[in-house]
Amino acid sequence: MASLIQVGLSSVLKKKLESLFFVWAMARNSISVEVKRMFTTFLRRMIPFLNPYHVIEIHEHHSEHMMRNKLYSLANAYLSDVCAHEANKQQAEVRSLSGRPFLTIAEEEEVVDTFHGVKLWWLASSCKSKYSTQSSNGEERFYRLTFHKKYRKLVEQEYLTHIFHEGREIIARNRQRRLFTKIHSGGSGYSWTCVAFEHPATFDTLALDPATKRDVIEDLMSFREGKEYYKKIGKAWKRGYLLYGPPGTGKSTMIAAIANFLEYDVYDLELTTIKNNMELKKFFLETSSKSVIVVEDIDCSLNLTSKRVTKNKKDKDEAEATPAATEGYDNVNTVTLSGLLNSIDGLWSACEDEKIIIFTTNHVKKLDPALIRRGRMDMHIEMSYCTFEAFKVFARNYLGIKTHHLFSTIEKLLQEVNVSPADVAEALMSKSLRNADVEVCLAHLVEVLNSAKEDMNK
Ligand SMILES: Nc1ncnc2c1ncn2[C@@H]1O[C@H](COP(=O)(O)OP(=O)(O)OP(=O)(O)O)[C@@H](O)[C@H]1O
Ligand SMILES: [Mg+2]
Repeated sequence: MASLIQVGLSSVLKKKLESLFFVWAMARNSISVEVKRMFTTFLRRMIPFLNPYHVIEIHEHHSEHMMRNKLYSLANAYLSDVCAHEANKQQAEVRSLSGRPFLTIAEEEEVVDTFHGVKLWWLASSCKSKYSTQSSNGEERFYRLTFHKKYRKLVEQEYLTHIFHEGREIIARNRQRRLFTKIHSGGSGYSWTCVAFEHPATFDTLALDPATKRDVIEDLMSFREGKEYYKKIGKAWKRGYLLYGPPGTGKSTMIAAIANFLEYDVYDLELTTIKNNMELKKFFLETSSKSVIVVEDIDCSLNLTSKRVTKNKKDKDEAEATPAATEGYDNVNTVTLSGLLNSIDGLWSACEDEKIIIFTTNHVKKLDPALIRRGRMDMHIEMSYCTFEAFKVFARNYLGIKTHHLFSTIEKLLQEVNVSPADVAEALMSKSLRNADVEVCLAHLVEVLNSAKEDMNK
């Protein structure tokens, strides 16, 4: 209703002003320049005076740089939770299969909120975006908040803070973790897109030496609670992990377990699809806090494995043959080692902190020491071939047993052969899936291990 009054009032005002302008246009030819100027100034001053409303726009991105405006996300969460049910048109999304449908206000819809008895009108809208890679179709979404001028102080000092706190609580309450990946967003750019992150791996299901597991969990816990500590020592609140080991030893599974443990989002950064350092920086900047940024198989991602300056001609030729050149051939069209290092811990990397960065590799020795030095990749975790301790985790999870007479045979075989946890898991699963009994499952594993031993001896 109040909204209608506002619209009505504005249109009456508009008509009056139009007729004033009409009279003015008719008379302008017959009066002096000075009078014309005075009248124009008068009209300009009258317009805001006659309009009793004040407007605040909250855009999706900051006006001066490419980062997302947190207040927009908070307002979005607040309005979706508090006011979306009032809108005549809504947008419905399911953010996780286990979660309930989520309603947001559709574009060009207006809703009314009340704060301390004061009415405030919110309109969801969009305009052209300055940053083509950041929003699909070059569109920038924003909310327009309209209220009576006399409540300006209340809105600026209390209502916006109320939105901030409520929005944060709502986001925390409804938090569905997301897995982000980069997709082509039309035009020339790429942008992050996300799906619900529902990987079931946890530290309980991860087959890993118990001491290593304990170290990682303790490290993650101190990181999560370390906000004040990082501030005190003057370091950005982020931590790097390097996971290395042969294929199938659980590196990707460990990433999922870490994200689940911390309840963070995951950004899967495919370096080979990134054009240059500038774009890489943008993508890092667009990641939010409480997230795990993953670069899998860093040794294959780019030619980042060689030394920072490629010395001989052969190396140079190889570097130029790859889509992205190595360090030493830094140019605007490539992602280089220095670009990556700068993205990880350059000055601006402290924006939106509380981030974990994880690199995985099968060939740790190939990596440039600069990329994985401590302080950059703080913890180096070796994911090894299956040990007996790791096997016991599988036995508990897959078969529900803690001991068995075949355990000693398996322990001995695991000391003699190199099999990945993935192979052990597969051997146990192939039988246990078909409800074979424990004896059959373990006997099958013994068979697999024996044949691996024979292969090794050959
Ligand atoms: N340590 C482990 N704990 C639990 N499951 C594991 C472990 N290692 C491997 N697996 C099982 O094997 C499969 C493959 O493991 P994963 O993808 O994590 O290996 P990876 O080290 O990332 O391999 P790659 O180097 O080829 O990427 C997983 O789906 C999981 O079921
Ligand atoms: Mg992997």
